[in-house]
Amino acid sequence: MAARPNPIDMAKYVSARRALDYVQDGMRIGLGTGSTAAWMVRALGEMVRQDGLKVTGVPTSSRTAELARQCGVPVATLEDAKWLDLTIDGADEFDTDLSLVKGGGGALLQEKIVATASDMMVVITDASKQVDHLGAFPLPVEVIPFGWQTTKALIEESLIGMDVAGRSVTLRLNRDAPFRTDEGNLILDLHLRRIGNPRQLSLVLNQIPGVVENGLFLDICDVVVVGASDGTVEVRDINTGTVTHETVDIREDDNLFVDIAD
Ligand SMILES: O=C(CO)[C@H](O)[C@H](O)COP(=O)(O)O
Repeated sequence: MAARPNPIDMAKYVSARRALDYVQDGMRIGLGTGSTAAWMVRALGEMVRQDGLKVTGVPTSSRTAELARQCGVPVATLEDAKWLDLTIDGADEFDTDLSLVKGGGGALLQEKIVATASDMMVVITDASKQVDHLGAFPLPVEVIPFGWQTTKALIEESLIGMDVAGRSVTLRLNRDAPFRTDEGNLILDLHLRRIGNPRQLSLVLNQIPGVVENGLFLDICDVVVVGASDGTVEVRDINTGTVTHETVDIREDDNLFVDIAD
């Protein structure tokens, strides 16, 4: 018997379902990472298994790759797929320009490579992630382990001249040990509170030796689907400049709420 999802999961689920309207047979699709993206992977798996949809998924993390396989979504590497039709992923923050902060789950590097290699990026989210200015969510920066304290000091120094409201930088931990990305790198979280000039910050950070990538996604996202717990979505399209409000048709045969394992 399908359990009724809690309101948070419902909002994630409807945004994921609506984003899958962009999927067509034969597409190569970037599969994002995180709890919202996981709903999308499960729903995509249903479309593959129940409707015979033929797609190839390119996962943005080992976690997503495992989930995709469990759900029956055929997976390939970006090396094999080369270029993608669409990427669907979550975000930690988005603003009115559809600029994003990502990397709360630590997968920002693969996420940015995959989204950039896609004709279209659709972000699935809920209204709690919407901000006037990016920066309330700590900005993740992936750095290589070699000399990371020096890299951290250089980042702190670079923040002195920046239009930001906070400047503390912390090493992300997984319990008591440093968090490791799929590439074996570390994450530094920048507690900036408000980022006045995201473009400048992104350029400055990526010039520091030891920095691999930062979590600012600028001019990458095309559409944000904002899900709500009442089953409605707001769809913002930066290319057409449109904002539409819709009710998502939840499938009668939807088994997604059975045995949810996040
Ligand atoms: O960037 C990410 C992972 O690196 C996620 O997309 C982001 O953290 C949002 O996750 P969730 O959907 O669980 O809130």
